[in-house]
Amino acid sequence: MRQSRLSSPPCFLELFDSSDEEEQPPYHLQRWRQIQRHRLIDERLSLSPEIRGFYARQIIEKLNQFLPIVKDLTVSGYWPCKGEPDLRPWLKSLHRGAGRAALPVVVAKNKPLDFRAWRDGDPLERGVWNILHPAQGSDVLPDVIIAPLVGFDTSGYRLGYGGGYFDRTLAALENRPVIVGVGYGESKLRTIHPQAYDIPMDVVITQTEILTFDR
Ligand SMILES: Nc1nc2c(c(=O)[nH]1)N(C=O)[C@@H](CNc1ccc(C(=O)N[C@@H](CCC(=O)O)C(=O)O)cc1)CN2
Ligand SMILES: Nc1ncnc2c1ncn2[C@@H]1O[C@H](COP(=O)(O)OP(=O)(O)OP(=O)(O)O)[C@@H](O)[C@H]1O
Repeated sequence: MRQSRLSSPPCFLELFDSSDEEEQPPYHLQRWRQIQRHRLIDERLSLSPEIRGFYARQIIEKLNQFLPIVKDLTVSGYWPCKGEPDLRPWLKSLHRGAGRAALPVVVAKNKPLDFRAWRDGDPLERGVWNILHPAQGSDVLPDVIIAPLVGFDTSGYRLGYGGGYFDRTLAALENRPVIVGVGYGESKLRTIHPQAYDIPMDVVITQTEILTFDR
């Protein structure tokens, strides 16, 4: 009998980069998350700009309620894209309470984010997906990270744009900042089927509710 009939079929797995093999969720879950992302982004983009603006103002009211700005508090926000609630008016107001605003910067694909101090009027440049971030300025370590949500679940897990940037960033930080997820109530899911690398949030704020999760 020829050897080839007894041996296992060839396995080419070693040809793939397995450096973060453990971090990869099963393929069907990746597909499910992508379908949810597309659905949730399409849904929020179908809301009129007026409704989104109204929701953003309600979210800002809740942020002020939950997070009174104390002196020297550094808060990372985001430059809105794809229909995310626009919290820039709130971010701009932080320094009035002697707080500081920062914005996330994708420095390299699949690497943790940097956070750069930002004040209204600072020069900006375009990064990944043309999202604006401060062109220069010092890197800071936020006390609070406002994480924009594509989706969230009832245990406080976040669905973002699929780059894994926030999870990588939090995994690399020694002192964990407070994570406040922000999005529309319509993006609530029963579960995002969290994986070992998904880091849950402390709070989720939508136009209708403030959900806190005890860790
Ligand atoms: N306004 C805003 N700024 C932000 C974020 C955010 O969520 N919102 N981020 C929060 O993290 C970072 C950018 N996040 C990104 C996440 C994924 C991809 C991306 O290229 N996604 C791939 C799909 C990946 C996959 O499914 O495998 C793509 O669309 O092709 C780009 C940026 C930093 N800045
Ligand atoms: N700590 C980590 N180390 C290495 N890879 C990670 C880590 N966290 C997440 N990833 C990888 O990132 C990929 C995308 O993760 P996930 O689907 O949770 O993205 P997301 O939270 O929606 O994206 P984002 O934070 O960029 O908005 C995962 O398939 C996983 O392989």
